[in-house]
Amino acid sequence: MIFANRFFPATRLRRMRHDDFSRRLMRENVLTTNDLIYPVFVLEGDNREQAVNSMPGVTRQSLDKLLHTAEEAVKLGIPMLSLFPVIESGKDNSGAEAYNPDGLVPRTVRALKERFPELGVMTDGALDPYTIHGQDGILDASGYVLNDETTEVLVKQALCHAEAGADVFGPSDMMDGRIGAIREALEEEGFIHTKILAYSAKYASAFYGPFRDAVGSSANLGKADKYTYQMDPANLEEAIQEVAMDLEEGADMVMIKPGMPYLDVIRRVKDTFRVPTYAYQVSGEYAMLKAAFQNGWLNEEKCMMESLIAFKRAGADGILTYFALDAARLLRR
Ligand SMILES: NCc1[nH]cc(CCC(=O)O)c1CC(=O)O
Ligand SMILES: [Mg+2]
Repeated sequence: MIFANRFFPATRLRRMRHDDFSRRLMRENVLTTNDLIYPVFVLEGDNREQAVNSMPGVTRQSLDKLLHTAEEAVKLGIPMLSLFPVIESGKDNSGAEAYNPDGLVPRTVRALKERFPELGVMTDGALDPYTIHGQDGILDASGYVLNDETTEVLVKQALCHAEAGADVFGPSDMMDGRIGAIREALEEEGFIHTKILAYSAKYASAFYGPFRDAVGSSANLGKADKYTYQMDPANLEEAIQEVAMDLEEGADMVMIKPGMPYLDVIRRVKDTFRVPTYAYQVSGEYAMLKAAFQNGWLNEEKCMMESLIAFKRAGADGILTYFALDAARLLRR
């Protein structure tokens, strides 16, 4: 047995890790610029740019500035932007501003599609930027977010955005049945190419905090929460049911949100349905990484790329990430 001992173990995984060429040859997942969706915040007016304190490096921009950002995204080859409005006036209890054809989102979509027809433009389906209370829907007297009444408004919002030229509508509200209602309305009105990226498994997460600062809904929301419509972070099986329903109702793509704390959900969804599946690396994930980078506690480029490849390994086809521009620049080098 001296012979066996001398050659033990015959399989040494470190052999393939020894050289750069063999590491490259056996690499299982690759991140490309085609995997990135860039979320942006748009403001009314001209020549305005505001920092979001809890998201270093992220700003709210008026359209003129946003067009420059979009141009950079196009040059880098980023396939799509996801548009979030900062509504400074016109909030009410009905969310009617959400389907104003002359509102901030439709105007921005028109301008983006005119300048950059090849750039995908996705809009967000939810009422929180437009409501006084910061909830994603219409409230009853007790403060409960009404499902079907909210869905009716979301349908109007979807048609309004599609009319303006939005390529993808992304309902992020978690009402039951809204994908079916939106799909039916889009078909009826002839918007046969409008895609739906359903925020299917959206958890009631505290990692959305910085985003609510960015769109200015956190103060309005106050101590209220979204537990009666967004999912319990403890649940996995329920996510499968949510995704199944949205696909059945006509979603083209599904999303899991947040991202890094929910990689198991992405994997299960991808393995179960094998449909285009996206992850949202949300504001709080960005904020915590960025804070560590700024303190010199983590290596910015390496940790950013590691956090993104993790989504690909988990089975995501793409990632909504505030790092999209930085990652695309790095990938071009
Ligand atoms: N419908 C609202 C919406 N759309 C996207 C996000 C969060 C995105 C992020 O944190 O980056 C939220 C916040 C929420 O549900 O309260
Ligand atoms: Mg659902």
